[in-house]
Amino acid sequence: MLKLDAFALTAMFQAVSFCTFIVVLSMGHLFSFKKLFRGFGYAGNGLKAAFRSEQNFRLHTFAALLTIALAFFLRVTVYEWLIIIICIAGVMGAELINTAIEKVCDQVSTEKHPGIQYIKDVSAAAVFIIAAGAFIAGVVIFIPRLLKLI
Ligand SMILES: Nc1ncnc2c1ncn2[C@@H]1O[C@H](COP(=O)(O)OP(=O)(O)OP(=O)(O)O)[C@@H](O)[C@H]1O
Repeated sequence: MLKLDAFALTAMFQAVSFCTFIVVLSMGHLFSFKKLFRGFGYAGNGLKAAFRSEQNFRLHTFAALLTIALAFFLRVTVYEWLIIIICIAGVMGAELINTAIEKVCDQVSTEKHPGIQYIKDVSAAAVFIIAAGAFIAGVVIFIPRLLKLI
């Protein structure tokens, strides 16, 4: 109980310090909430555009929703939730970066080029590695629980 109170106090102190820091920065015109929220808007536009145009991103979104539903159903622990969230964010973030790299390549040249092929293949490989790691984490977390249900 005492430990939790100390934790709560530390968290509150950090939150107040952070808010004070932001207020001081914004007073000195070094931080703008308008800019921050505009940035959220741009990110939202990017998400919508990727969802509309990228099949792989739609697939990852569907897999993420399925994983979250399964995690609720199987009542995973807090630490398992953390791993699941990091995996989902990692895979979807990597997919978006891969898409952005592909678009930059296509802007540079639409013609076949070994350099572009290398960049696109390495970028795709990065997504594959992160997705494979997430898949293995999912197997380790979910399979024992699913086996118990049988
Ligand atoms: N300009 C190019 N020059 C050489 N190879 C290319 C070029 N464009 C694509 N490739 C090859 O084709 C593969 C697929 O590229 P592409 O841009 O179609 O990616 P994708 O994953 O199919 O993405 P999307 O379907 O979202 O456009 C690349 O990994 C690369 O090997």
